[in-house]
Amino acid sequence: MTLTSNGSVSPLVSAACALSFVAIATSSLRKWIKTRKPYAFIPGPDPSSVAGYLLDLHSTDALSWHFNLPEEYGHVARLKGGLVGADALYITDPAALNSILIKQQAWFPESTEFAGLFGIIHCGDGVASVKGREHRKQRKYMDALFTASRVSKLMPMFYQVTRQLEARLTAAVAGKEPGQVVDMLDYLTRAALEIIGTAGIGHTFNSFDDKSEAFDEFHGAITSVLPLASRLFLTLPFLESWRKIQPVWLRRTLASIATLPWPAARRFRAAVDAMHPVYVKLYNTRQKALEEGGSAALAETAAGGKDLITSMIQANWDADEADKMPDDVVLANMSSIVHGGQETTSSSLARFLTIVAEDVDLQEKLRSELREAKAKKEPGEDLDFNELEKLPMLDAVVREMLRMYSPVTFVWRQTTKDVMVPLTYPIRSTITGEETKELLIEQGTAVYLGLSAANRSTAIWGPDAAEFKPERWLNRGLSGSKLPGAYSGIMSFLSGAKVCPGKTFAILEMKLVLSVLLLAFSFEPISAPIDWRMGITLEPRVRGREPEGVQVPVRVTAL
Ligand code: HEM
Repeated sequence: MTLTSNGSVSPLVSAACALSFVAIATSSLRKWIKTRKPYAFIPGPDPSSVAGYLLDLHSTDALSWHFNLPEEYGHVARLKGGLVGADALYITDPAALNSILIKQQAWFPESTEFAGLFGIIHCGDGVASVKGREHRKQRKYMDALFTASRVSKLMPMFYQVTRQLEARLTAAVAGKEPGQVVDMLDYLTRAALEIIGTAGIGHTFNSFDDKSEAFDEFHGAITSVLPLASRLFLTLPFLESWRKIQPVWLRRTLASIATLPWPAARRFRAAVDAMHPVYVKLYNTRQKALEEGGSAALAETAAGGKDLITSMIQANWDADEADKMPDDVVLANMSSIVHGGQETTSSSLARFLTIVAEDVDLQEKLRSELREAKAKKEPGEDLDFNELEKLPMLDAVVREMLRMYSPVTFVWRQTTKDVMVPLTYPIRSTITGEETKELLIEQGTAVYLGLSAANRSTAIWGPDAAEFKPERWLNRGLSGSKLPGAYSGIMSFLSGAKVCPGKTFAILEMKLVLSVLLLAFSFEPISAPIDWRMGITLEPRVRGREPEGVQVPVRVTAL
């Protein structure tokens, strides 16, 4: 180094050093930005805050933000991480979805965030929280429960509960003016819980008994747990590590301290604690029956042992030692089934009633179709599985409703290695203007798959994609879209390894409940609009009456 006579560094050298430092720092910063922002060339919305896209993605008002992404930015959009976060991708491109969910699904597991959340809600490692080989093993048990032939055998239980619903609703409107306002979400939540209770886990929650404390407690817990979880989304990154803390007493003590100042977190814990003992009690009854009387003894349990979870417990009991699921895994899967089968279906049914309430012609068309089908049966005889399946108008309306109003807005995946995915719609680089037909998704990228947004993409479904038009299914047939969704290309049930196992159950349940309600009642809308806001699933509230909580009031008249 050149020193001046008094021993200090020459100004020339100082300037050169400073320049080199700036050059190195700039080049490192560029490199850092490039590695942290590998998707800078992809169009995407500017986040509403320096915290990046997370608040926009999860906001309760975010539905239109989601629908707008493919329309404005394309079928792969860059979600900017803000000052400190990494960028993520929002994907609605058919070829990319096919690759992520099916062809290369091994590299796109469920996000650790959601795996952790569902692990906590279900108190263990059920299908919603495990990956890879363990997931495949558990899905083998679960998929065997939900075949069309097995689900069709549950119909008598579905009808029994639906008749209870009809009787309760009749009592609520009997002797009163036509067009009584009834919160249909409450009735349908009770019905969905009772259906999944009896047919799913062989248990009645006494859902139509106003005085049942057991129902109140369980119903309160299951309907509040996801809305509460939505409010805790900032804790999501820590939940997977949190739930693995051992011993359990330490975790529980830490949880009581950590949630003390936070009412939403305390209520979330209380909801989980209220549901778990119900599953444990049911599981123990089945295990005891098996230990004392073998498989035959299960027929003596509630629902004659025909419910889904009793079949799962029996299959697990009969399985080879290496294939058996531990008790806590079966328990977590009991919870997954009840959870999966409850809110999604009841809110879809409530949404359906608001649609037919707004459209008298559609309501009449559906009713005539049902009357015609019933006229071919003996008096008092119910429509069977195939007859319900084959009603074209009812089928078209259910499909269109699930396309337009997916209860699950998006799912969240994380790449475990660098993966190249093909694209149906090329990305035009915001930097060079060039088009690219494939995309390298880097290891560790958060990838959001926009189910609702893909279902409404005008490029995929046509210019009328955002309109509710059941006729599109009558005209086009059931061949579906370019999308890989498991229900005629509709993404609402997802597809691939994590496809909703309850799809056939849900569709049958919806068609059956609607067929009974439409023949017994007519529906009209209330005057105020109902807003469906984002949570982990959707939350309906009457505009201007938001503090009253979630509800779907509809005017009901007995026919
Ligand atoms: C309209 C009704 C329904 C819709 C739209 C729906 C949608 C979905 C979606 C999108 C997933 C994937 C979630 C993810 O990967 O993060 C899923 C998973 C699941 N659903 Fe459904 N679902 C419905 C009804 C049901 C019913 C009735 C049941 C059970 C009886 C059920 C049980 C499950 C279970 C257990 C999973 C977890 C599967 C796994 O992680 O491998 N769902 N559902």
